[in-house]
Amino acid sequence: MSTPQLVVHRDKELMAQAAAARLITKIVDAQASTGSANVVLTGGRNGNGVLAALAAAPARDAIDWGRLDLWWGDERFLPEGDPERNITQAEEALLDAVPLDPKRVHAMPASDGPYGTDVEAAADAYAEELARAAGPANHGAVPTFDVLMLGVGPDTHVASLFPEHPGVRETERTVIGVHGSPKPPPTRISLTLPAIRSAREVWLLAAGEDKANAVAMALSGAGEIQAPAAGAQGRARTLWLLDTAAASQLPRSLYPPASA
Ligand SMILES: O=C(O)[C@H](O)[C@@H](O)[C@H](O)[C@H](O)COP(=O)(O)O
Repeated sequence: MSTPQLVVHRDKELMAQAAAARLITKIVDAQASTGSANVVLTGGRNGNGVLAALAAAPARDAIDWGRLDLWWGDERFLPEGDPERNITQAEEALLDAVPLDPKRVHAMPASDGPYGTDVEAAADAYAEELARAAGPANHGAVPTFDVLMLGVGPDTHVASLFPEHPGVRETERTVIGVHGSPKPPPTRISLTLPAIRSAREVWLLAAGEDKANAVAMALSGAGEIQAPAAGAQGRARTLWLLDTAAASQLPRSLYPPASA
């Protein structure tokens, strides 16, 4: 696992724009070297902010959108098209504006889809889709994610893995159903920490004063059960993309020089 690297930006808008620029370069480089790219999206305001910034980025179409596979770190288990679904918000922020290959947009099942309201069956189906996409060179039962993005909750949750909840303790499965989520809606589908940790790079997004305590806790030695964000590490890189407000409670020793 990789030691967390921190980059602190002036405010959440600049963090989103800088993260979007970073994502363009990462995808373009992956496509240049392997012919495609696998990226895992996250829900929430910071995650959608990065997608909206990417949609507006001048270099946006350096990405070969037809050779990009998109996955989700978690999804709210609601009917297709529900405005609260992460994919619905991602479509509004970016996906509807770019020429993706629909076969390479891997939505997590909706609650009115082929598995009905059986969230465990829906989670198992997504795990099977990931396993089918995993080649022999991949680590475990998921494809090599070039970048896996995660918003960080004020309680240090990432994806739909919440402190002290069963999901954060899962060590075998790659995808689980989540019940009783403290963040509404209560029923969700989520990647697990083993799936998250198979990514080449994990980028954690946190902006705003309401994240300062969670950022400080996750980076100051808390365990992953108490602070799931602490367990979200990439094989080659773990990058915390922050704004100054979210970094404001970090010990000075962890605080990098603020970037522009
Ligand atoms: O489905 C979700 O709600 C997200 O995937 C969740 O993990 C989110 O990323 C964090 O709660 C941060 O959300 P904000 O960026 O809105 O604070």
